[in-house]
Amino acid sequence: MERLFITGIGTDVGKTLVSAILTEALQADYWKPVQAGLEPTTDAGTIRSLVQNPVSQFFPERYRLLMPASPHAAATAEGLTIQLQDFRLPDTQNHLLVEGAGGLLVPLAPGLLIADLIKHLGLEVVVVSRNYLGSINHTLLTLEALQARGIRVRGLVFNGEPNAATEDFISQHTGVPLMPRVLPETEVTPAVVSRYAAEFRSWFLSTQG
Ligand SMILES: Nc1ncnc2c1ncn2[C@@H]1O[C@H](COP(=O)(O)OP(=O)(O)OP(=O)(O)O)[C@@H](O)[C@H]1O
Ligand SMILES: C[C@H](N)[C@H](N)CCCCCC(=O)O
Ligand SMILES: [Mg+2]
Repeated sequence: MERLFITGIGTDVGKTLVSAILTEALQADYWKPVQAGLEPTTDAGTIRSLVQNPVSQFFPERYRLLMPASPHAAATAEGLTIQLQDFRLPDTQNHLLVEGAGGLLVPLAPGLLIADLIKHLGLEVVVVSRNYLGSINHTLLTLEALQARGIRVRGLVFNGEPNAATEDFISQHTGVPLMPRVLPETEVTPAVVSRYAAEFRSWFLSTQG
């Protein structure tokens, strides 16, 4: 069974799009433990609208915070303090995808980071990297921080405009397993997600231990 935490090199890098693709590829269940920002929709709402298989279950967020901000600030605005003990993996026998908020070192509370939540849940990660000037540094920092914490990387996904010089350097420097890449799409639709899902399904089949 794949039990994966989807993190990224920052916010808005495509974690939700990649989560939708992986959810469809594996007919997996999906959980977003901390949702900061509820309008116009939540990440779970987006995934529901993009996934077509009849198997995937969507577990309720542990925290649904109104403010589209860092979770520690969004929680404080509501008089809440997020704690590690608040989180338990949903009870399922299916593949499970857990989506973070922003990048790896985003704070949930004073002294508590997304990386701590990943360790607490005991999951491997998928890292989403979006190509922009500066993304090499952000990607290498993320991979180093994961390695320092002993968190295993199941795969790295490059999202957006391809950049061979960037992708080749990151791949050669780190040796991280590369998942299929996601191109810039004019519209993100269920059909687009379904097309990528087929590619990712083959990738999982070819890398199963
Ligand atoms: N390859 C792509 N083609 C077209 N649009 C994309 C692509 N990747 C991401 N987007 C769009 O960019 C926006 C941000 O992506 P997404 O919501 O997946 O980011 P995120 O990393 O999940 O952010 P958050 O930290 O808020 O969870 C969305 O509107 C999404 O549809
Ligand atoms: C609101 C946003 N879309 C995400 N849910 C949270 C992003 C937190 C980023 C914090 C930071 O790295 O400065
Ligand atoms: Mg998201």
